[in-house]
Amino acid sequence: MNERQLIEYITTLVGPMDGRLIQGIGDDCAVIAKNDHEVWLLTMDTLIESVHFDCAFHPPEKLGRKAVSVNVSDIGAMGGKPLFVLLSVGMPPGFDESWFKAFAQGLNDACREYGCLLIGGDTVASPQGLNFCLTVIGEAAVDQVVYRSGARPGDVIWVSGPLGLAAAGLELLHRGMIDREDFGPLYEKHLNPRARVELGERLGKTGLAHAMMDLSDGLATDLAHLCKRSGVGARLTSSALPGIAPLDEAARLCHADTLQWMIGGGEDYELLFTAAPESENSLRVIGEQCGLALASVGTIVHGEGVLLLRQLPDGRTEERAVTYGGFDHFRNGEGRGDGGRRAV
Ligand SMILES: Nc1ncnc2c1ncn2[C@@H]1O[C@H](COP(=O)(O)OP(=O)(O)O)[C@@H](O)[C@H]1O
Ligand SMILES: Cc1ncc(C[n+]2csc(CCOP(=O)(O)OP(=O)(O)O)c2C)c(N)n1
Ligand SMILES: [Mg+2]
Repeated sequence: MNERQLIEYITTLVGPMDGRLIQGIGDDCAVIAKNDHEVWLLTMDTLIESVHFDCAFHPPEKLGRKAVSVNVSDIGAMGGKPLFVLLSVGMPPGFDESWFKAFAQGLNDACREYGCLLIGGDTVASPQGLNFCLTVIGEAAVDQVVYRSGARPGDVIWVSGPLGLAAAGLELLHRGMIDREDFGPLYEKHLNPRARVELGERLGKTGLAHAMMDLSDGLATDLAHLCKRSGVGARLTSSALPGIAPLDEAARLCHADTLQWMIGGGEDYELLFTAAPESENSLRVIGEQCGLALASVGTIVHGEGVLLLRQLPDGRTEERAVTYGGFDHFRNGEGRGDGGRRAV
């Protein structure tokens, strides 16, 4: 079973819906009615040593921040506002106290910056490495919530920022290429990504986004999820995918492929959303107000699956299916985190 099949299996066991549950398994957050006009948003994500982080190059303060960012990102992806955090900590016996204090400081600082509060958790020994699991509770007006299921044929596909940086940063750090100033944004995207919560909330409030999710497993996989839930297909234009200049140089040094990092690397934590073509100008203004350069990367079409269109040097257009070509914890039964190093 791969990650998706495992989640699909567990979904088949779930009993009849509770009347208050608006959205269960299958979106970035569960959505529960709070009252007639507001909802609670609930999400959980885990960081496991050697799968999600490597202590050899991950400073604890940045890891604490990342633990919060990857979680509040899912609240932003529903158009909501994060409020409360629960934290489970698993530490090996004899752990380094100063490491833990720095981690906790980073975590708490990030909570404050995103406007949320640590309200509880659990603390246990872990014989094999560190692990951290957060639950975040957020809120939204009921009509502000943006689901993965709202994409319509003709919609433009948008991303909130450059792609592939985290995968590049991770590869460079793994290879010990750690001291190039121009690669700073790449290292930082892996070590300390920033969640686009403000943008998500604005998109929810304005109603401009028809469907939305965050990019954790790479565009090829996450767009496939969004398409499946919306009953549509997608066409991506390779040349429209936003990057930054140092990516190509990093790819050359790592013998990697920039395009592969962009669509399959994962952990970008940018927002992926779809909107009507007429919304372009309003979206660009909102992006600027949030300090983000939004990029339109393709269109939603009738059908299913994700196609990547690439202009070849001889002028022909290559069409490649990239559906679910991103990160999967259990692809081929591997059960290990090797995202970004696999050909789609
Ligand atoms: N072990 C599990 N039990 C129940 N639901 C799960 C489990 N793992 C994941 N899910 C649900 O499946 C959906 C997809 O999960 P995931 O791919 O981790 O989403 P995300 O990228 O937003 O974190 C989410 O709705 C999540 O809550
Ligand atoms: C040491 C290390 N190896 C590999 C990776 C790459 N990696 C690990 S998990 C992941 C995908 C995102 O994590 P996941 O737990 O699937 O988040 P979710 O989709 O549930 O939000 C990636 C790209 C990493 N971050 N650190
Ligand atoms: Mg998850």
